[in-house]
Amino acid sequence: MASISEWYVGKNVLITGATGFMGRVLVEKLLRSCPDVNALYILVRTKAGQSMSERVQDMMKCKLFDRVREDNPDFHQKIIPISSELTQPGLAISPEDVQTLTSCINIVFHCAATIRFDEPLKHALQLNVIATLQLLSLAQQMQHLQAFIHISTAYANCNRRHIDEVIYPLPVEPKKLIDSLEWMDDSIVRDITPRLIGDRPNTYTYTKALAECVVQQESGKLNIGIIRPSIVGASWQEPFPGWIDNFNGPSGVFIAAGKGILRTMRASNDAVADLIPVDVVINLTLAAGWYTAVHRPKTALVYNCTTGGINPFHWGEIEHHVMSTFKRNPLEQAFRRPNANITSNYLIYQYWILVNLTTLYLHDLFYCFTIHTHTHTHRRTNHTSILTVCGRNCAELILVIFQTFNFDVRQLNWPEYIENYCIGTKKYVLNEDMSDIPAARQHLRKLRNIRYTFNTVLLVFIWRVFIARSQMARNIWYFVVSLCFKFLSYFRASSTLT
Ligand SMILES: CCCCCCCCCCCCCCCCCCCC(=O)SCCNC(=O)CCNC(=O)[C@H](O)C(C)(C)COP(=O)(O)OP(=O)(O)OC[C@H]1O[C@@H](n2cnc3c(N)ncnc32)[C@H](O)[C@@H]1OP(=O)(O)O
Ligand SMILES: NC(=O)C1=CN([C@@H]2O[C@H](COP(=O)(O)OP(=O)(O)OC[C@H]3O[C@@H](n4cnc5c(N)ncnc54)[C@H](OP(=O)(O)O)[C@@H]3O)[C@@H](O)[C@H]2O)C=CC1
Repeated sequence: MASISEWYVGKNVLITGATGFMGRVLVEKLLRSCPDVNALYILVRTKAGQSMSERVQDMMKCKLFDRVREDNPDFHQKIIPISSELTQPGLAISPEDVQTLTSCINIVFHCAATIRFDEPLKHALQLNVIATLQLLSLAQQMQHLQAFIHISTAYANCNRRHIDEVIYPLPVEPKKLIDSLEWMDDSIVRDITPRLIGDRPNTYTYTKALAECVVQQESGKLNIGIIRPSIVGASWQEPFPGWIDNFNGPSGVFIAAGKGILRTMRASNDAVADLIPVDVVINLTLAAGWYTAVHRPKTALVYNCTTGGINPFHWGEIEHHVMSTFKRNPLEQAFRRPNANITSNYLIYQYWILVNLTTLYLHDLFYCFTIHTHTHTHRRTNHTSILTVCGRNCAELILVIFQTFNFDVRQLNWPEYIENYCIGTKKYVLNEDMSDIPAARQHLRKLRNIRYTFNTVLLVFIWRVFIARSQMARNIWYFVVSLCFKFLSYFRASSTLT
């Protein structure tokens, strides 16, 4: 049997969502570990005033591609951008491009999605479900297609306590839902959204579950694999440790805590965090693509790609390592010293919110409203991983995989991973230089001195107010002061004697 890299030799790969976090890592890994892949066709839209080619050029300049660039400076020749807006009919792909794709593509990786939790249902449905349907329809026309890999999420079924590697049916027929929502006014859709999503927390998880169902229903003769990653974090090993380029999921939380803006979160310290490094997800995705193409399973194979079941790590432990890393490697211009904590106690949480909001307002007052960074940080995040996600297919695949596509998370050393993750947010998300760390440490010392001074002034102020009103407090105050004087004179006397 051919190895994974060998299988990709000469293959034409179609990728949606290639400009996103996971898509970029997928493109990089394919180019680096499967250098003889024929071409990567990537569906890209114009965005924020940038044309498709400008976006792709920018993407290839990214530091993520440094290793590939070193190995093959002409790697860009393998990337073929195809103009596409996934929310449009026919994915807005030109007839010529459809012709090209249907005649040459061997494997499809469908990564594109809206991952916003608060997306209006109609839009989430359009992108996460209808676009998936359209892509499947295009895939059905592909003459040489050997595998279709759909990226889902482990939280598509987060309303269940135990999640197996199967596609769970939904109470609603996805196509009927699409037809009904099409004619409905946005305000009506907004009103019925809570009823539709039921016990799922948001439109994201709901539409990802619908997408799984349509992938199953519309698979026809396609060989399908579904990857369900949990919370995707920075890279563990590849192309280098700590690669991260966005504020999604925990990354924004780490940064807010490192900057000293986020001081408390309501969550359970003992809940399993279920982070999964992005390179692990991508290695599994590529391995699943190869396995699906070679073994042609009769029904879609689902891979739960998580760490909680085999190498669990808890939010409390993450808090400890995040704080410790940012104290040793501070972020530049921190607002306060990093000192965040997770609590499940409502009253303690509310107390810290009050204290921290007061500090924020004082700070804003002090800087005359020049700092605008601390919205969103006290959103209640009661994310507790209470799911059991079963990953047998993943474990079986590990047995047949080689070092180049490592996704065996049993070897993951969490403290080291979290340290690299935090440093990754500093270097690649915030673009901060590691050589500035001494200055950042100096800044933290300054903040600590400000805090000590502020606390002392506050204490003295409170005492003064108190003393002015109570005889007993005055007596205590004089007693403490005279005790201090006695100690001082004792030490002075003993030092003159020796
Ligand atoms: C206490 C010490 C630390 C201890 C560690 C504890 C860590 C706990 C971490 C818990 C994290 C739990 C994460 C759970 C994840 C569940 C798993 C699901 C995984 C997946 O399958 S999908 C990936 C996850 N998806 C996301 O993370 C997307 C989340 N984002 C959103 O849903 C919305 O953007 C959000 C946050 C609701 C904000 O919406 P809104 O208020 O409407 O604001 P805007 O979107 O308009 O944005 C305003 C402004 O901010 C910028 N912004 C917003 N989000 C991002 C982002 N992710 N990255 C960068 N910038 C962002 C946006 O561009 C706007 O800027 P402008 O300049 O344009 O105004
Ligand atoms: N990140 C995570 O923690 C997890 C992610 N997942 C899944 O992994 C996949 C990738 O997620 P991730 O990389 O983090 O997400 P990103 O938001 O980083 O990337 C999303 C991609 O989808 C593309 N896209 C969005 N809307 C459109 C559109 N209308 N037309 C064309 N392309 C579009 C984006 O293109 P553009 O650059 O033009 O916006 C981008 O390339 C998703 O399916 C997600 O559900 C699953 C579990 C966890």
